[in-house]
Amino acid sequence: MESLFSDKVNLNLPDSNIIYYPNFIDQEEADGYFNVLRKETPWQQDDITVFGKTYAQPRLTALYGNNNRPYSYSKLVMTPHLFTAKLLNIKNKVETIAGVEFTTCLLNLYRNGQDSNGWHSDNEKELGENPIIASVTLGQERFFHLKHKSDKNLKQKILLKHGSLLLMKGTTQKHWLHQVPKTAKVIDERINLTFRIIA
Ligand SMILES: O=C(O)CCC(=O)C(=O)O
Ligand SMILES: [Fe+2]
Repeated sequence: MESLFSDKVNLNLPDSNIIYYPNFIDQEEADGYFNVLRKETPWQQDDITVFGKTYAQPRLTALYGNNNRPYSYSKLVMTPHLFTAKLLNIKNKVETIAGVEFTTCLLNLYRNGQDSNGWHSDNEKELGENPIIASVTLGQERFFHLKHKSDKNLKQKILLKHGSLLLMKGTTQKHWLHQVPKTAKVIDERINLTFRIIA
């Protein structure tokens, strides 16, 4: 049956393959996941070093995995916790759509509008060539910005809503940067889960 609302939006940006599923998890189920993950995750705040300067990361994070492979970025090495049953539920659901098996999930907690994630690509060596990244949003919706690395005219903003999934694959990380900017608005907490494959 045809749905009144679109369940799958291809961003159609050059040099990339990015698909947005606004209604990936229904509201009530997504509320449940948010509450459990907010409470039960061992959130940590790490320092990162960028261009020789050290900062406290402007968000809290936690790393989960089904192997012991550490994940490193910005000179920070994270060792994974073992997946919980709740995270495995979400992981299975994501894998049904993505068509791959993920090894690792990085959780981000944006506590308010001052928490953010600066311009970057998920292009660490351990993710391999053309990595697939599946990003789930729970809680407060936040803008996700994309900009092309060489063509300065190419940029896009997308509002990531509660219960949504954003899939980035193909050459997306090679050619595009993304960020979750700060906002001056008074807003609620957002949890983001990014599933990755670390070989
Ligand atoms: O919070 C988001 O939507 C993006 C997170 C992200 O880009 C990352 O963890 O690499
Ligand atoms: Fe990212």
